[in-house]
Amino acid sequence: MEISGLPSSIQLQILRHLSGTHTQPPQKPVRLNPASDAGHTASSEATLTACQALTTCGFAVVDDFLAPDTAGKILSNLCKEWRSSGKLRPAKTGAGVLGKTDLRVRSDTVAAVDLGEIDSLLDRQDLKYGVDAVNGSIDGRANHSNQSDRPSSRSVRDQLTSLVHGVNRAFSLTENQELRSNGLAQLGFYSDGAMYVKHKDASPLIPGRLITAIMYFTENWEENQGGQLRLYSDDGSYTDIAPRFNRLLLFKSHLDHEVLPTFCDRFALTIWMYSENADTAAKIRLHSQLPQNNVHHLKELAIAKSEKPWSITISVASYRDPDTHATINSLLQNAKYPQRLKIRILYQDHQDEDSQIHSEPLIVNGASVVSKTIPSHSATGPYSARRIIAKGISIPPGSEEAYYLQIDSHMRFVQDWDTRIIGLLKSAETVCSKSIISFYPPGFGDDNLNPEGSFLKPPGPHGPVLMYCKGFDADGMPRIAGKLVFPPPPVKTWPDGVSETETLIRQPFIAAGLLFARISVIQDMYGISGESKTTAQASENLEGLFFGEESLCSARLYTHGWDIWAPRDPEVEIGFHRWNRAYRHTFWENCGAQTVNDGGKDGRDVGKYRSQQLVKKVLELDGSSDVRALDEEWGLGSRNGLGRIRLLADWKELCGMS
Ligand SMILES: O=C(O)CCC(=O)C(=O)O
Ligand SMILES: [Fe+2]
Repeated sequence: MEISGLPSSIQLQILRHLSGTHTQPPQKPVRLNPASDAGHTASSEATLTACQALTTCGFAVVDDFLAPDTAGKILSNLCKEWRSSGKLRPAKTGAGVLGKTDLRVRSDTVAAVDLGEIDSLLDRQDLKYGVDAVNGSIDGRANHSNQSDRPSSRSVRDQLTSLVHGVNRAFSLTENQELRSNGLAQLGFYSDGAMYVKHKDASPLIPGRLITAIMYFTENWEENQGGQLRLYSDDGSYTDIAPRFNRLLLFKSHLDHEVLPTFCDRFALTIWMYSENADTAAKIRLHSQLPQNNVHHLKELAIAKSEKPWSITISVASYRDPDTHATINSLLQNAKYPQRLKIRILYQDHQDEDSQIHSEPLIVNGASVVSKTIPSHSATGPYSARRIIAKGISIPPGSEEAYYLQIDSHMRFVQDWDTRIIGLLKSAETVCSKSIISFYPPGFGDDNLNPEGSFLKPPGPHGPVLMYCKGFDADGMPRIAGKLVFPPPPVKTWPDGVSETETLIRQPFIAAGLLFARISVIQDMYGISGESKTTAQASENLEGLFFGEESLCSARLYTHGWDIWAPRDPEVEIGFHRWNRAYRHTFWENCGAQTVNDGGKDGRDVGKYRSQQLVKKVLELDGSSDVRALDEEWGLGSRNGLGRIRLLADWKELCGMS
């Protein structure tokens, strides 16, 4: 029987099966942004680095690959022009005469473009989408009329030719092994849900196809528009590559990949590099030229230059806690991008007794780590410690990619917790732009720590844990408890109109020991910016406060318009918390009895009493006559750190406190 007589999905499976085994699993993505000056074409140095990365990692991404003018002209004079003039045809699966259209396999439209023709198309100025319009829309800036200020663009064919040379050099291919382009590119267009199922570009029908190079021309791509190229490694894990404008993606053509359903106008120009020489194929699949430590270096170098580097500032308040460094090492070792972490530690240690407790060295992994130590006897509780750290954080201008993570000093984290928690936040932000991911993390105990200190995570299910107010303690402080709800409850809409999603469940409270949001959250939570004077005044360090912290912060955040979310799916894990306190000291040892509510005997208890009074006042829990005196004494404004976007009464209703 002929393979072409079979349904194409079966053909694909057979081709996939026949096209061989992988000997080298691809590693993490390597992204390069070579063009420090946005006006330039990717530097040849950066492209060579990408080729190196391709050899060891299986793929690499170069942003701003072409000069902006060139990329803009490809979009207008080629992509849009060919699309509107009907030159793109439904793509076929299978090569040559075996090719047929099957929309269940791929629903893009394509055309072959001669590489030589591309350059001549770019010179034409008379097309409907003129270069002026493109300069305005693509890079969001006004058109520069003085084109001579700009670096001259290289011919696209030249640039692709040197890319092929770069790949040949990176794989150390001898003259008769060299890869070549066939002089053609494939222009592909995806929109209206178009996709391409998992496949390999190299198949028994096209065995000489060894490297795929794709340039993307999607204008203003956003994540919710889909169309990512999902590239698989041997173990079935994958990386999604965004089809961003003027991005080049290189990958080994024997790797499985698919195009996810696309809901935007996604154009891509692909060239393949071929060699019929069997040694070339073997070299490309097997190649790992750099020793492991250099690969690591290459990755760091590449990632550090990536297009939009986000950062996470992490607040760790530690009170005489010997688990602090194990916690931070767990963060550093499990982050996908440790070099994007800015760790800020406040140690509150006993000068004599604690000299050895942080002897475990930090495995910094390229992160920035800054610490400060205060004597433990002057520690006044986690709220004040976290506020001291927050006051030292400068919020960078244009900081939409800067995040804040607040954790306790006795936790462990899962692999890639950083990209996972960003993913959760971004999904919450589709509901509310001021979103916070915060929840009680599952607990671990001594049983989960091996003798040499390594961590074995406890079995699930772990969540979701819903937080609620279970009543008030003898000091009149609200007490918050967590309740595991498994299986997760159905999606609901809350009385204030906020609707949950399939993936996220809403919480009325923050969990102070695991909180993640855009960095601007600290302004509203701790009142540390000049934005609102009353907030700043109200936000004293609230010494002695323990119970009450989460209610106070939650009420402030709610009234400033923030919503708090936890993952609904119990399989979604970020970290684990050591609830048992027996192994460490706590700041309470400084504070006297926990239930002092009569003004206290020494200064610190007085501080705690005042803090509790303040919380009661802010939350309107107590009509006692102290309140007015307190108002004057503290010089509080009328809002006590609350925002004006939503009502305190509505928050109290949500959390059953009214
Ligand atoms: O456009 C892309 O990102 C990839 C398309 C693809 O996989 C192909 O045409 O073989
Ligand atoms: Fe492909």
